[in-house]
Amino acid sequence: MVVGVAVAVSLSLSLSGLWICIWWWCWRWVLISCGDGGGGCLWIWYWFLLLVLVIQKLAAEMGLNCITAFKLDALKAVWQRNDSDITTDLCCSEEIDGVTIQSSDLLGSHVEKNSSIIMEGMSAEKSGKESVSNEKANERTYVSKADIRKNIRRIRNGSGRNQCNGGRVQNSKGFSPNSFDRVLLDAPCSALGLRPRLFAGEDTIESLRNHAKYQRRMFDQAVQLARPGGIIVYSTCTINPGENEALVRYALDRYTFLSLVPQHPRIGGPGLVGHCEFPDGYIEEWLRPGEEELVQRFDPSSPHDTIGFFIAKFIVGPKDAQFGKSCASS
Ligand SMILES: C[S@@+](CC[C@H](N)C(=O)[O-])C[C@H]1O[C@@H](n2cnc3c(N)ncnc32)[C@H](O)[C@@H]1O
Repeated sequence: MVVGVAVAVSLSLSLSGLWICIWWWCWRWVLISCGDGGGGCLWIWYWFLLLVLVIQKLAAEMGLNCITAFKLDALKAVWQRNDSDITTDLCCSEEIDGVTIQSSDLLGSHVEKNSSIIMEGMSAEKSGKESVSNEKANERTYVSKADIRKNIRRIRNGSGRNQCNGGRVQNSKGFSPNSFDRVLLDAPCSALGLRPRLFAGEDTIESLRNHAKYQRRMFDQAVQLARPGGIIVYSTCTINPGENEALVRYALDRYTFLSLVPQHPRIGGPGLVGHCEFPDGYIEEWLRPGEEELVQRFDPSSPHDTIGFFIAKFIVGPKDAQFGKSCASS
């Protein structure tokens, strides 16, 4: 009886060749491990299958059968509402809970509009400046190797895929302030933690500082998108404190309603406390004592054998009236 039910369930799941293969090997293992008196094992398999079905049903009920991806510039992720926008782009005006915005691939929409893939590779570093127009794009004569690599990748991979829209990713004008419970800003960065470093030696102090500039602007957007009580996770794959600890300092000093919260699991080391004074007099402030254990810094030379990266997790407290004003003016 039990075997009959389990086989029926497994057959209903065997919709593709892959499933058939997996189930064949599972059943083979069950038969081998149970021998002839292995009723207990079959019960375990039966409950396991039931659990899978229950989880699938729950996920379907909650609409969690896929992740919805949107393409947008992370520097303009907050929808600036004006009257003409009210009837357009419903996805912007909806409250969207539990969705993660990743900064990756968000540039795609601009790529298509400007029909200039190469220009987009520059946009992050050109933070603060408007997107370059078609005319300016045509005037550009110098094309860097990084631009060419990016162009080839985009041609090869297409503009982005996801499961629910038949391979298409929706464009978005941005999202209303306070519309997310959680925001992950896995920011573009100098990537100094990556190894092997195939394109090493191209960074200067100035270029490192430029990374920090657009990261702060992206973080400003993340703060606006996260609702009070929500969570913002900021991460990079660089060991440059200017893009890590200094970003945390900026965040905590500028947005007094943000606090660092402990992370689980905790594998990385503590963050850097103090500051760094550069030869040109610029002072970069890092963490204050007590904050270092609340972030995770992964050192590529540590025994954990990881790349270098950094994670900070913030909880968003009640946003004060002052924040609303500064958002409107920025
Ligand atoms: C650290 S990677 C994110 C990796 C991604 N989380 C993943 O796991 O695949 C940063 C990404 O941000 C993208 N990016 C750079 N500038 C951006 C911008 N202004 N808006 C949106 N995405 C941007 C880069 O193309 C890059 O793919």
